[in-house]
Amino acid sequence: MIDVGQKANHQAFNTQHSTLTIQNLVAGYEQRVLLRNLFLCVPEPTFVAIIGHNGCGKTTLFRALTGQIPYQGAVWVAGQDLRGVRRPAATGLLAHLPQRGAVGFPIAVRELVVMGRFRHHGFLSAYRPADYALAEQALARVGAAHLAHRDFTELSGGEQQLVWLAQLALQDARLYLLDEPTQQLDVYYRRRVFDLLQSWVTDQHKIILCITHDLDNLATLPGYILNLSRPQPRLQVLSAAVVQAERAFLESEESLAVK
Ligand SMILES: Nc1ncnc2c1ncn2[C@@H]1O[C@H](COP(=O)(O)OP(=O)(O)OP(=O)(O)O)[C@@H](O)[C@H]1O
Repeated sequence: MIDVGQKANHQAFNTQHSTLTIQNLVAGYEQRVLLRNLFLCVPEPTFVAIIGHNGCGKTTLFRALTGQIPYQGAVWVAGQDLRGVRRPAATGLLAHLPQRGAVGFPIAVRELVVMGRFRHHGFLSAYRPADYALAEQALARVGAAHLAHRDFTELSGGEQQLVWLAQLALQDARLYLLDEPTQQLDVYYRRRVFDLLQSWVTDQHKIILCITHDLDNLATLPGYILNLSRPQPRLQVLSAAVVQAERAFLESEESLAVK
């Protein structure tokens, strides 16, 4: 079962059969509510592209889901109330790629990627050759095998983005939250990253919520789109026509007046 909408229709959905349920979520900052009674109910696996104007509240949604800001309403992932889970990443419930990940010290790329295995690993024990083999496979999947022995801090922004994606792949979470994973990537790697995300859905049965401004790459993907600039955001099945309609809406003057 899959739908998104506002408070009024939430009772029509059975949250038990969905792997991600967001119910009546209200979130924002101080005097400014950006998300009002958001309702979203998706099964596993699913790809959802989250679009909308700059500042409409896309990252704010992820901040709420990752416990960085308070919210009203409820969020369940795989039957667990997210508010009651102290460290959702440590339990494998969710993995998050923020817009900007920074590392303040020199570190080899493969050492950073292998840390994606932290959940399968003893606190003080060293990563094993099998962990490094997985790290190198993950780098190869994003087209960055050649970076394995480079210092992460010396890579370009786009190369760093690929490395974060490889690390994320190793986390093996139920729900992935990706905030603009293709920003700074060239046309080839943008396409490649969307193909990779699609494989996480089809082969590994993940739920992916992916914030993006990269509408060109969405039209041919199986999945859904959620436009948070709409007055009442709802999931729509991705297609060339739907992407075109959402683009036309975002390009219109009246869309800026909505929020
Ligand atoms: N800590 C904060 N306190 C007050 N306002 C904030 C705070 N963080 C973000 N905002 C504001 O909330 C609004 C939504 O921010 P958010 O980062 O969710 O936007 P977004 O939809 O992800 O935009 P973009 O596409 O530019 O990344 C913006 O106007 C931003 O200035």
